Amino acid sequence: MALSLAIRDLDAGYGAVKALRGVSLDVATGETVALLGTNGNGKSTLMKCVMGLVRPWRGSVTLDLDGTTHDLGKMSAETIVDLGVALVPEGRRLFPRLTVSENLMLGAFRRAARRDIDRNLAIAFETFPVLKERANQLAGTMSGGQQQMLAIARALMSSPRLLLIDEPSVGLSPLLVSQMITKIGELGERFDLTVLMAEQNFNQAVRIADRGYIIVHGEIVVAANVDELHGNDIVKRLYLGGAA
Ligand SMILES: Nc1ncnc2c1ncn2[C@@H]1O[C@H](COP(=O)(O)OP(=O)(O)OP(=O)(O)O)[C@@H](O)[C@H]1O
Repeated sequence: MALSLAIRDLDAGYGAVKALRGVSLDVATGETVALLGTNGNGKSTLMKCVMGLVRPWRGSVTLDLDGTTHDLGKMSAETIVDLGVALVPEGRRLFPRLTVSENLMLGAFRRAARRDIDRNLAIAFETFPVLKERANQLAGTMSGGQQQMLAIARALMSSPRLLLIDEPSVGLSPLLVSQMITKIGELGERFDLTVLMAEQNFNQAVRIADRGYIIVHGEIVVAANVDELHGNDIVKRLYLGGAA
């Protein structure tokens, strides 16, 4: 299955707030792409535009699947899920008073995904064994790291081809961040997933990414392979001590 996400000249925002300014970004089959930036620079807004939750003001968001182009900027989130796109939202957005199993089932709410429940549940439990052990525990009583695992596993329940992960490191200790990022890297490889991950943690994100985009005040200021990012002057200024 050939897949490519193409964002072109995208402006979007909220009321008077323009959160994205002329953003262009590509993700191709099998890639793990990092969208890097600190708080409030537009990462979540970009993820929401791909998911049909925020509408483009200008420009386009398209997904090409085996030669057929879909205009995500005009589609509902439900239809976008059906195309094989899933979002792990910032802050997990779990149902704290439902069990781990019940949260997972909510990820399989589309008809197509219901057929694959057993297979996807097996993948989720194999990837995150603690979720199997705690299947009947209330999600809200789990640790931050476990909740992040559950949020990712819930997204996997919809059989995605393109997984959008918004700031998986938020609220986790450095050790857990490292483990979580490693897990996401493994997921991409093992299940042939294409991944777009928004992260503040540059050093962790580039461990698993093929390419990265740096977003500042809603604009992409650097787009490069991970090898090139390390030597980039803007990256050095933003992440290695200079003023942001
Ligand atoms: N619902 C909203 N209403 C109004 N402004 C918003 C809303 N959501 C985000 N913004 C603004 O849009 C800009 C980009 O926010 P966005 O959440 O996309 O950034 P981010 O890089 O994901 O940061 P964070 O990690 O804090 O979510 C910010 O100025 C933010 O205040």
